[in-house]
This record gives sequence, C-alpha cells and structure tokens, in this order.
Amino acid sequence: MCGIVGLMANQAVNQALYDALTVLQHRGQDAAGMMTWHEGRFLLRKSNGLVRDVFHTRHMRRLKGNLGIGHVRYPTAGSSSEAESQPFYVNSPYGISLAHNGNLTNSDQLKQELFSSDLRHINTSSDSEVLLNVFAHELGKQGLSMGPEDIFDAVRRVHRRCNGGYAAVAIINGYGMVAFRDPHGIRPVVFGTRQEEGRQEVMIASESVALDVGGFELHRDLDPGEAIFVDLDGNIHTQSCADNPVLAPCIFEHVYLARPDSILDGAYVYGTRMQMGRKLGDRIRQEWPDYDIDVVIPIPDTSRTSALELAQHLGVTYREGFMKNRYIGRTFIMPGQTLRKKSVRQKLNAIDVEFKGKNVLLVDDSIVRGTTCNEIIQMAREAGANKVYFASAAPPVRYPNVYGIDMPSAEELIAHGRTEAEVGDLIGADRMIYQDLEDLKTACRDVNPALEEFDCSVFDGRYITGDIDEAYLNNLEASRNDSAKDHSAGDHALVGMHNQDDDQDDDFA
Ligand SMILES: O=P(O)(O)OC[C@H]1O[C@H](OP(=O)(O)OP(=O)(O)O)[C@H](O)[C@@H]1O
Ligand SMILES: NC(=O)CC[C@H](N)C(=O)O
Ligand SMILES: [Mg+2]
Repeated sequence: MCGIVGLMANQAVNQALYDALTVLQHRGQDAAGMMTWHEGRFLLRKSNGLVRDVFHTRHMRRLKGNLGIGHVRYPTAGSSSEAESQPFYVNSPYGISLAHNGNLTNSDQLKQELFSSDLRHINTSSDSEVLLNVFAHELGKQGLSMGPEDIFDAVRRVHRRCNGGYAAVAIINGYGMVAFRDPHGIRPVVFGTRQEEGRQEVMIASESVALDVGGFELHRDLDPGEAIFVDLDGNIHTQSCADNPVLAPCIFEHVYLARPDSILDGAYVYGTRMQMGRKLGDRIRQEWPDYDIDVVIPIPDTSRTSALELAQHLGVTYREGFMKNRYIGRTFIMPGQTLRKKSVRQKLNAIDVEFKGKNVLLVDDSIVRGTTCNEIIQMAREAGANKVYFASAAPPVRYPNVYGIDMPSAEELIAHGRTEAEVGDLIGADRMIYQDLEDLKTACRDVNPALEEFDCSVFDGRYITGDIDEAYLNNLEASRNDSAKDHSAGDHALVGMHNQDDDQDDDFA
C-alpha cells in the first residue's frame, strides 16, 4: 500500500506533487521519490525517509517540468534499499518512468520471461521494476508515433501477463502520462481535474485526499482493468483494457490503510468506518446483552471513527484515554517487530483518570500481529482499569496478504490458527469482541451499495486472483518474515546505478 501520484499541469508540478505525497504519507513511510519531465529529460529525486526528509529545497529546484509522478513506499517485495525506492525508469522504448502501488504475484516468472524472451534485465529485487519492464516491452511493440489506442493495447497485454494487485502511474517521454489499475481493482486509484487559466490540469492519485489538497475536483476511480492516458495537451483518454474485469477492492483499505477523508470506489472511508462501529455495537448487544462497559476508549488514530460511533450506538461514554505523540508515524507499517513494539510505547500514553476503577472497552480498527493491543492492555491495567475488554472493528486477520500489504507470514499473525477467545486470552483481555466478516462487507455496502465484491483475503484466505497456492505462501513466508528481513537488512548504501546528474552537488551537499 504505497502511495502514487501523477500530475499533468500547465505550470511546474514539483510543489503540487510534494503536497500530494505529504497527504499520502500514511501509505508509506520508508522512502519517497519524484520524477519530473522537462524538455525531454527525466529528473529524479528518491531516497529513504519521509517526504519532508527526502526533498530539500535544492532537490525541489531541480525537479523542473509541468509533468511528474511521485511515490511513497512501504516495501512488500525486495528490500527497503534506496535503490528500490520509486519511481523507476527505463530508457527504451521512448523513456518511461513508473510508480507502483501493489504487489505482483508472478514477478519471479515474469522476471525470467523478461530475461529469456524479452531480452530485458532487472537490476533490483523489486516487483515494480518488473512491472515497468513488462509495460515497456509491450509498449515497444507499437513502434513510433503511438496514439492512445496503442498505449491501451500495451496495457491490455500487461494485464494478461501480470497477476496480483497493482495501480501504477507512468510518464512516457514525449507522449504524456498513463495510469492503470489491475483487473480486480484491488488497489485504489482516482483521477480529477482543475482549471488553471482556462486550461485543464489532471491529477491521478491513490486516494482522493491528494486531489483535495491540490484543489482538484474528483472525477472518479479508475475501473478495474481500466487505463487512463493524458496527452501533453491535457486531454484525457480512458479505456477498459481487461478481458474480464471484476471490481473486488481490498477491504483493508477501508479498515486501516486509507485516510478517513478519502473516497474510494464511491465510498467515503469515514462513512464505512462509522458503519463498522455500528455493526460492532450490534454484535456486542447481541452476544453480550448485559455488557458492563463504563467507557469506550479508541486506540488512536485509525480506530477513532468507528469507536466513537460504537460508543454512541451503545449509549456508553466515549473518552480519548490514550494520547498520541504526533511525531511518531504509523507503527504497523514500520519495518521489523522490535521497532514496531518500541514505537507503540513511544506513540501512545494513557491518561490514568480515564481508566482508574473503570471497566473499559478498548477499540482498535484491526489486530494484526497483536503488537499494539498487547502493549495497550498492559498500559490500561497499569493506569488502574478494573476490567479491560477489547474490540476489533475488523474480523480476525488470519492469512497473509499478497497484494501490497506487508503481511507475508501467517505465523506472525496473532489470530492465525486461534479462536477469537484464544486471542483474547493471549493478549490478556477480560473479553474479546471481533467484527463479523459479513458485517464488515455490509458496513462498506451501506455506504456504496454498488460494492458487491471485495478482496478479503487477510480475513478469509480466498485469493481473488486465483493463482495463490501453498507453495507460493510458503515461499513468501520464508523470504519475507521478520527474521528473514532482519538478515537482509544489512548495508543498503547506494552505489549509484540511478540518479546520476551532471551537477553532482546534490547528493553530497
Ligand atoms: O496488531 P498490530 O500488528 O499492532 O497492528 C494493528 C495496529 O496497527 C495499526 O496502527 P498504526 O499505529 O499503524 O496506525 P494508526 O495510528 O493509523 O492507528 C492499526 O491501526 C492497529 O492499531
Ligand atoms: N506497498 C506497495 O504498494 C509496494 C510496492 C512494491 N511492491 C514495492 O515493494 O516497492
Ligand atoms: Mg492503530
């Protein structure tokens, strides 16, 4: 769940892209990058760190041009090295740069094909470099003087070759900006426009909040399998490029990933989270009619929306019993369990008076590894709570994610192979309440009834792309579990395959 953005404007795009990346920061905290296009040349700045740390004034000054794309990264493949941060670039055909959110599930096979049939070399272990090269190869079949139809044909062939979840935005040198979404629409991508001195400017982004901050009017989401091409005059062309598109967006975007003020596939995330709170309230009423909860306390940030609605629905007092350190980012998307665990205590602190002698219901949006709830329950007890109940606005997370969320290992998921009550015991809760999966889906459909299907694989183990088997999951677990990552976390100092520039002062200044 990285964040992507692309902008075709009639003025310099660097600041607007920076602003958009800042509001997409919750989708990736490991690395950030921006590629602009100016007078037939690509200009790149990318590095590890938050947006504010990666782009300094000297970089911004050099990111010239009226066309550009940007990326914030949360790795799901390869390493967290700066060399695998995005956007990526290939010189042939035309010169293409691409930023990707998601995860390809057949990237090993594609890499092989790229080498042996397409005569292309992949220099990193990133699946996004694979996606770019497949796109480039397919585009290369079109020859010179391409039109929108040729680009859509290339995307059609990308869909036939690539499996998994992907939303991507790209610049084609001399032609314009392209974006496409996988045939299940697993990862989100929207587009919108604004008028600037009578001319249309177009932004494409993972979430609508990026458009809001730039004053763009949201047109719509890309449909599953659809591509959009914006030519250099700002004209928009769209086409469905998949053989059998079926919208099945990742439901975890609504649970946790997206910002509540985003509208994804026609549903306000704020609204879907409120509905999750109501449904959870209904479940408590049903299964625990004589509940003795004195106060409902959310685990900031993401659970706030559903916890408030849950409290109101049950008629119980809602209190902000944990204060969040605003300078610590999201802990779930941090690399490594040691860092995640340490960060929970740094991030959240209890206000004792809200706990002392009370039966508290702590509400989180989801429990994944159990890092947060373990610490939080202890903190509630240390603050003097009488009983500590725990509710999750999502069902138990029991299966790995293969479409762009870094949950590679079933063994690391606290609910894997456990009942709800067993999880409650393990985290030390006096009672445990989980959302029901059907209720979660209904919560989203209550906001947009057109949403029929979802990717719910982390909850039900059903992988919508149909290509995930035991062997794939075993391989993923072995290569990406926490200890495997610790081993490969060595020295990622960049030795300079990319980002060379002739003024050479920037990286050393
Ligand atoms: O069971 P775990 O492995 O701890 O994962 C789940 C927790 O992680 C997320 O919080 P995070 O701190 O990432 O972000 P937030 O501030 O947006 O809630 C999520 O909101 C849960 O609180
Ligand atoms: N979270 C994502 O969307 C990750 C994109 C890509 N798979 C990477 O690892 O860089
Ligand atoms: Mg949280």
